[in-house]
Amino acid sequence: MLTVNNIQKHYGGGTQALKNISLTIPDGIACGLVGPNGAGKSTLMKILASVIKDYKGEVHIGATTIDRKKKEQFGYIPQEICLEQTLSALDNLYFFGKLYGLKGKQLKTRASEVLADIGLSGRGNDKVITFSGGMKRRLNIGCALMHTPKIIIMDEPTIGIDPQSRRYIFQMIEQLKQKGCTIIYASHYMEEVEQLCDEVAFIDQGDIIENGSIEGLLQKNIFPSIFIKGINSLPENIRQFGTLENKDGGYLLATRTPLEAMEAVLNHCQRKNVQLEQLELVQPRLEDVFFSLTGSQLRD
Ligand SMILES: Nc1ncnc2c1ncn2[C@@H]1O[C@H](COP(=O)(O)OP(=O)(O)OP(=O)(O)O)[C@@H](O)[C@H]1O
Repeated sequence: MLTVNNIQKHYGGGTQALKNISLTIPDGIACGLVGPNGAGKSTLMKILASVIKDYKGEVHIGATTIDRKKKEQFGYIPQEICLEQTLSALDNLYFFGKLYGLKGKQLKTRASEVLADIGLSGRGNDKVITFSGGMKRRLNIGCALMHTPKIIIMDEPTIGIDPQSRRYIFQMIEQLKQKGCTIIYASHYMEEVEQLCDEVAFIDQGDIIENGSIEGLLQKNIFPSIFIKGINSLPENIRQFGTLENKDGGYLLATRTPLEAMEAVLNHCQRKNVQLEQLELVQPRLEDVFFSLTGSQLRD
């Protein structure tokens, strides 16, 4: 269990990047960190990874407070690509492996394993400068996995990459979870967090505004909706099912009882002989939860 207790971080010039963050992340899950630019996600990740050592509060792994001088407690994948471009993929992996104390046969074996995991087995001896953006991102991740960390922190690992690399990264995350690793995953892509993560923490202006299981947050914060198109005006008996808004030339009805509402729409159409263009159930998304909490879209 990773526990973050009352973390505060001030940068110079009066910027308070983190106000008072507390968070508990169970072992073996993927937790998404979601928030707009400047919310404080990278700062929190750097604190966890001991890249930033000057902060108030504490981070615990189980009952042990993390040692701010030791980076090897976590695998940290920074937002920026951090590779030596003129060296080969293997040499980059060796470099990071040595930083974490690996050597000899153990170093070589681990580098081959990691190279296979990131889908670059055939490219080990090629210089990084010849790699695509996605391949560099995968190698960037591989470097942070050389010491087989149990907690892996990924700061927006899929920015600007091709679909193949994205698929590899997703597969790797699934495999790491199966091996019992805990993943902390910052992203601007809500759909990635929905797909990959078990839990999510929304960060806004240096505070966690909500966190918990994705399913739980969806249920707690928003109702499903039905989308109705092809009726000019909705009768009162349908309006009373929930909250109505105009959308894409039709109506979006947020309701706790979507199936009953759909039945009422169909009955109305049958009675009035109206030909519906569209009637469908719209499942709530994480994006909607964020909007209901902050009143703004993540990528406004
Ligand atoms: N080295 C620094 N010196 C001063 N201020 C900083 C520094 N790094 C970050 N900040 C400020 O701290 C706040 C939080 O930044 P941070 O990078 O943690 O946000 P973020 O949520 O990761 O944003 P993004 O999604 O754009 O990466 C911002 O106001 C930012 O300008």
